[in-house]
Amino acid sequence: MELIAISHPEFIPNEAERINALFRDGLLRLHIRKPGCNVADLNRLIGDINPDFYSKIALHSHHELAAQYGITRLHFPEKLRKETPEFMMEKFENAGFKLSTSIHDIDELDGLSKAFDYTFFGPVFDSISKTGYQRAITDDFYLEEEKKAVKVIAIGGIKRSNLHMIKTMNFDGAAMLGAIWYSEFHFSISLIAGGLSPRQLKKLKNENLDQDLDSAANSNTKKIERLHFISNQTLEMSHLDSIGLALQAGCKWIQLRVKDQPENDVLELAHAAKALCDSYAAKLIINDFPNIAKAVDAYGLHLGLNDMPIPEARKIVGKNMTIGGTANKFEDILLRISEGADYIGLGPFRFTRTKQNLSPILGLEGYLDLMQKLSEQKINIPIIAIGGILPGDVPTLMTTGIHGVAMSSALIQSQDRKETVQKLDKLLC
Ligand SMILES: Cc1ncc(COP(=O)(O)OP(=O)(O)O)c(N)n1
Ligand SMILES: Cc1nc(C(=O)O)sc1CCOP(=O)(O)O
Ligand SMILES: [Mg+2]
Repeated sequence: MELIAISHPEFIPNEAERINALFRDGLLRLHIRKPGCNVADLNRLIGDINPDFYSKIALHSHHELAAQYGITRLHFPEKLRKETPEFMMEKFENAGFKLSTSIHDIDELDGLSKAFDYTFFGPVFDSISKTGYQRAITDDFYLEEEKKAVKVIAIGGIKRSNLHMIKTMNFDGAAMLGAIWYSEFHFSISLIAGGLSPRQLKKLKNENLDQDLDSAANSNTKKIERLHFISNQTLEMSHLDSIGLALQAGCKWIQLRVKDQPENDVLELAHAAKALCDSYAAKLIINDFPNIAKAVDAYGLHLGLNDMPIPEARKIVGKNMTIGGTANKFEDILLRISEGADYIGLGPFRFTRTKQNLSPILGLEGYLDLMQKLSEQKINIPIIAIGGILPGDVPTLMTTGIHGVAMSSALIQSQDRKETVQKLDKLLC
């Protein structure tokens, strides 16, 4: 049975990297469908996709871009098909293009041009991505072989748990959108990108999709502390001073976060911070700089959404280093998992002067909502809340299911840092 992915309908962050990851994980076909998109944006996206995968891409619009990239698959959405004369389809076919289309009424199979390699038909289940878009068939639907003028690919609401029904209904394949970009199946693919074992990967490619893939996410053996200190400098205090104070207070997880300084200076600071952390048996995490994390043999590396993508950094720092990724939205969390992050820094909780260009503030409501979504989808990855967090926020924040908190200013400004860290350690266990 053919499994086809449909792109997210909008342009989304790091999209080309996410698409490359899907292909690397064994995806055989991607339809790029961006209704109403502008040609320059589409051109940019395709240009960022690894050319090795162009032969696996089908374009839903702006077919004029195909030749430029050597893309040989063109999709004709229903409206475009109806506007395109049959002889044009044959011309495309004769020129070596593989064509596909979409129908929404199964009887339309009858009049369909033989120039098409396959057609999508749906929605076969209630759509995941389009709320209220209800299924066109019932569970007892069966597609007779003789009705199939061309191969028929089921679309709409398809996810891991109903894939077996697609086979029973005698479809030739399934196309997925919502399940990849909005929920469950995406997470399965994420797990592949995040390092499924060859056995699990083989099973998945054999379409035996009902195994409990979520357990693979929980096999994370890298220990993530619950209290993270983020270094800072003020007129009175250097980064190393702030780290020294946090270590004396009992923090065991220190992130060196240096902004606006040349990389060589950060490297020097990182060497000193590593020696300091070692002397307290604390773990050092380097923010933003994979090469520095590697050079000083740090325990970990933290990367934001605008930093180097985690898979690229992983090639630099190796598989054993802990890598954290920042997230602000549910999609970011899924992206971070798909990139193989070991933990997620989720924020900001509230406004803070420690970081500039903050993402939208989440507040308690935001954490409740995101943690609820993760729990519903049985996604289990350590979540570290960050941004303006005060010790008094911790009891309530912990009720949302987060793993721990990251703090900078509140710890430094605390009257009795040691007592604060002791209290936090109790609240966080
Ligand atoms: C634990 C933790 N979470 C989030 C961040 C923020 O990282 P990023 O988005 O890259 O922003 P900068 O810290 O680099 O300004 C973090 N550092 N740590
Ligand atoms: C480094 C950082 N990242 C954030 C994010 O929201 O991604 S907030 C933040 C600052 C954390 O320091 P403080 O505890 O002083 O607010
Ligand atoms: Mg960063």
